[in-house]
Amino acid sequence: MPRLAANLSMMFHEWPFLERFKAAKEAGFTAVEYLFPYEHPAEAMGAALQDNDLTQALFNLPPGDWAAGERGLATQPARRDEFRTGVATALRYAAATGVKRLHVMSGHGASDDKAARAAYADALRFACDQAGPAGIEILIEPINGRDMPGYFMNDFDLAVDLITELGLPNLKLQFDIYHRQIIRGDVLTGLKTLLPLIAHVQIASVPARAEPGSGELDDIRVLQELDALGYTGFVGCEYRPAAGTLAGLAWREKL
Ligand SMILES: O=C(O)C(=O)[C@H](O)CO
Ligand SMILES: [Mg+2]
Repeated sequence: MPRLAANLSMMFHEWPFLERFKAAKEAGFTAVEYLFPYEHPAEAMGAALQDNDLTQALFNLPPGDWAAGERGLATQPARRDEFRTGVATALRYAAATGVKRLHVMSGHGASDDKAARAAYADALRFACDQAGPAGIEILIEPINGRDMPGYFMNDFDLAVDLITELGLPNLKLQFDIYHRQIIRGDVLTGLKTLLPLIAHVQIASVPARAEPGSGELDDIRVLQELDALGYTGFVGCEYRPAAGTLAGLAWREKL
């Protein structure tokens, strides 16, 4: 049985953000993830976890101006200082929450833009160097171009090339099954061959990004195969419930 983490940015929207922790615990989750904690004091995020005996599986570095459409700063040479400040901020929240995985969103950029790639590599080196002493892994996630047009990290080969090229012990892959199916398919082979690089998995149905098992893939079988491969990390439930969070949780019983 995979260690499921409720994604509080997508699930439990029936509750205000800080109340989603208790709701997730009462619904049987032992871990949570979300996009960003930064609207709340770090201490409040730590307390929400402790009060509900929950583990923080993952969150993202500050992405720049999300409301204005920014999706990370790492590929932007002119934003290097801001990116680095964001690393320090994320590590402060990591200390308060005990999280051991931080996702660095790449930001936008064409895949053949050499300056963007160099800035991204530099940003990842810096983040890994800063996070390493705290035992924290830095993750990169291929995201499909339909959901995020113009996003730089949009391909699994690109992610593997970067991880291999940089050779940093704490630079890992965030394998989102939803994105994998859209970008490339071949999900089971992807999980098997990339397993040594994978530090976090996420799941949602394709194409609706709703409950696992409700789309074109046999998500239950995929998660069973992931178990059989020996994956011991978290699986983030990064989906939008089709008709209410609690009403849609029955898929977990098939695992
Ligand atoms: O979009 C996703 O799949 C993610 O996991 C990112 O963290 C946020 O966009
Ligand atoms: Mg994801």
